[in-house]
Amino acid sequence: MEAAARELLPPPVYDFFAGGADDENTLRDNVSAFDRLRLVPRVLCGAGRPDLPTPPVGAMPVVLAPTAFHRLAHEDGERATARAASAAGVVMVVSMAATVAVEEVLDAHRGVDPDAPAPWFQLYPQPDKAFMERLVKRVEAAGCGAFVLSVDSPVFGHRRRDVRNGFLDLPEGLHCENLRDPDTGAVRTIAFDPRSGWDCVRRLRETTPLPLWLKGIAHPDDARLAVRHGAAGIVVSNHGGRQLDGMPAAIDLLPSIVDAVGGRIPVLMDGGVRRGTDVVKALALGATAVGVGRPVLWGLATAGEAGVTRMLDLLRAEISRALALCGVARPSDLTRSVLCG
Ligand SMILES: Cc1cc2nc3c(=O)[nH]c(=O)nc-3n(C[C@H](O)[C@H](O)[C@H](O)COP(=O)(O)O)c2cc1C
Ligand SMILES: CC(C)CC(=O)C(=O)O
Repeated sequence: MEAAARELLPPPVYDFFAGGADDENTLRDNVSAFDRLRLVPRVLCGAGRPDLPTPPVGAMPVVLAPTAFHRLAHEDGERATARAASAAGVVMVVSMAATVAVEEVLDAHRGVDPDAPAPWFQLYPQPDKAFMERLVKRVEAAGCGAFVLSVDSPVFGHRRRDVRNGFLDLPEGLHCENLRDPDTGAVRTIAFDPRSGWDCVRRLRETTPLPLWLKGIAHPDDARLAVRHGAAGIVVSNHGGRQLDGMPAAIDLLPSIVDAVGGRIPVLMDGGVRRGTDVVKALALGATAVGVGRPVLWGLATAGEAGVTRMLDLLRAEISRALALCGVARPSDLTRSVLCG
């Protein structure tokens, strides 16, 4: 799907989606680290056909990671993604930098299956606390089910492809609709705030009763702090290799964080998940579910809603087959013993 999307997208847009920070070492490692892990199946387990539902996320152990600017990939943008997520019964995490307003994304989602798990909403900490509060209330009113605070972006990563391509702003007509002022119609820019600290988490927890996840946790000490600050869960992530180049692959960060959390809250991971066997490996290392970022964009670019649906169908079939081949009945039954060494 990536190859097909690359044919269709303007090269600077493809590069924005595909690229990572600096030398892209972490970007490449996210994928290759999965290939270094090997699975050792058990036989004659009599596990039957696997059952994929995965609380607290949805119909399978996969969520759509928040990614910016879906209308760069397809005219319908986040509406198309929401329809595919709704039909598949998986959680879509709507980016703060979505190019369709959260209300319209939720309408599209409800239009397919009103009983599907509600989308979650991703936030970057903003120095303007009054604006954050207004946005939180707006997102609650739209019907999102949780917030995901991305804590890995005190400043914006340095993406050399974008610099080379002069890809700095959204093209004419596309805007971050969740940052539009309802009174004036003006759209503000997303701030990356190096002064934000744990008080931001405290404040958000006081602002909303919805579950608050923290995304971009890499250090076990931060995972413990997240638990202490009442996070509903965490997402182990290096932001798809787009922030600090030189970080370990996301899958390699996972085990020590799972150990630090000790089962107190669910741990998701994202970065480099491309196959059902990658999902099985992450779950074996203790993740409750995984996020996929770029695969959603490749699906969108190739065929809009149908492309995202196709990507999710492929993943679902691969996860189901990999679980069956490992002799496991459900995602939560996976343990480290299925991994070699
Ligand atoms: C084009 C693009 C845009 C992204 N935008 C956001 C964003 O707006 N907010 C956020 O928290 N993460 C964002 N991410 C990071 C993803 O949520 C996720 O961590 C990453 O894509 C996972 O890696 P993968 O693409 O290898 O699956 C973005 C990633 C990409 C590739
Ligand atoms: C432009 C940003 C808001 C999104 C992005 O590229 C990222 O988070 O990696």
